[in-house]
Amino acid sequence: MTQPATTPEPVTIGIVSVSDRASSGTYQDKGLPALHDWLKRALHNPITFEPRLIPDEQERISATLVELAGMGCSLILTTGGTGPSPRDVTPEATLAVADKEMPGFGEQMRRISLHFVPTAILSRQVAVVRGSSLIINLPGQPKAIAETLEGLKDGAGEQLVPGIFAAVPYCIDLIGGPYLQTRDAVCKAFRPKSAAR
Ligand SMILES: Nc1ncnc2c1ncn2[C@@H]1O[C@H](COP(=O)(O)OP(=O)(O)OP(=O)(O)O)[C@@H](O)[C@H]1O
Ligand SMILES: Nc1nc2c(c(=O)[nH]1)N[C@H]1C(S)=C(S)[C@@H](COP(=O)(O)O)O[C@H]1N2
Repeated sequence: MTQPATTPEPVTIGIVSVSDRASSGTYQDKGLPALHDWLKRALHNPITFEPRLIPDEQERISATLVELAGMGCSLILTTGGTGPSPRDVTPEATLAVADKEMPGFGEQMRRISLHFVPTAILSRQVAVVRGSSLIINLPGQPKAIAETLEGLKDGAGEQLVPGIFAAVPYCIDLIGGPYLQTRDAVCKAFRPKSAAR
């Protein structure tokens, strides 16, 4: 297990599960536990989680993202509602509250996901910056959370396709958030040498 280079700073992270059926109790939500568990595994930083379980309603999703960004979440991860069906509106709700689009995250997630399912191209997931928050959409399948964040490894743990989380700590540095430190066995963060502490 890698040790953190410096004492890890605390971070507040919003986790948002967007699902009509999970939010109405038709099935048990697996999105929030999957996000929570992956982030606890990946980061040395002490995390305050702000969890939200909401239906696929555009206004509600945008309002939740605005609330979480306003209360100081450096990172907000959503899961669900990225597909083509009429109720899938998470990307629209996310773009509606964006200061800047970060298209590389969506591109890389679809690239990674194609190694797992041919329907990866059906996910319209986006990432944006709002103020000093990075907001990233993940697909709704609970297993897609680790797949996209962590990427693809071979049987020996060697990274074949980098997960998107490798770029998240430096992005958060650049927008003025805390210095995130990852556990290399889960996700090796990349920063330019000049930015590493
Ligand atoms: N929060 C969740 N908890 C558990 N399983 C989920 C969750 N979200 C999605 N899934 C699973 O992944 C599948 C695809 O997710 P998708 O977001 O397309 O759901 P959906 O068909 O739009 O329905 P809903 O919004 O009611 O979850 C679902 O059919 C379900 O099996
Ligand atoms: N890594 C990964 N990406 C994935 C999937 C998956 O199982 N794993 N499912 C795909 C499918 S079937 C769909 S329809 C889209 C959109 O899913 P969402 O509407 O649940 O967000 O994500 C795609 N991306």
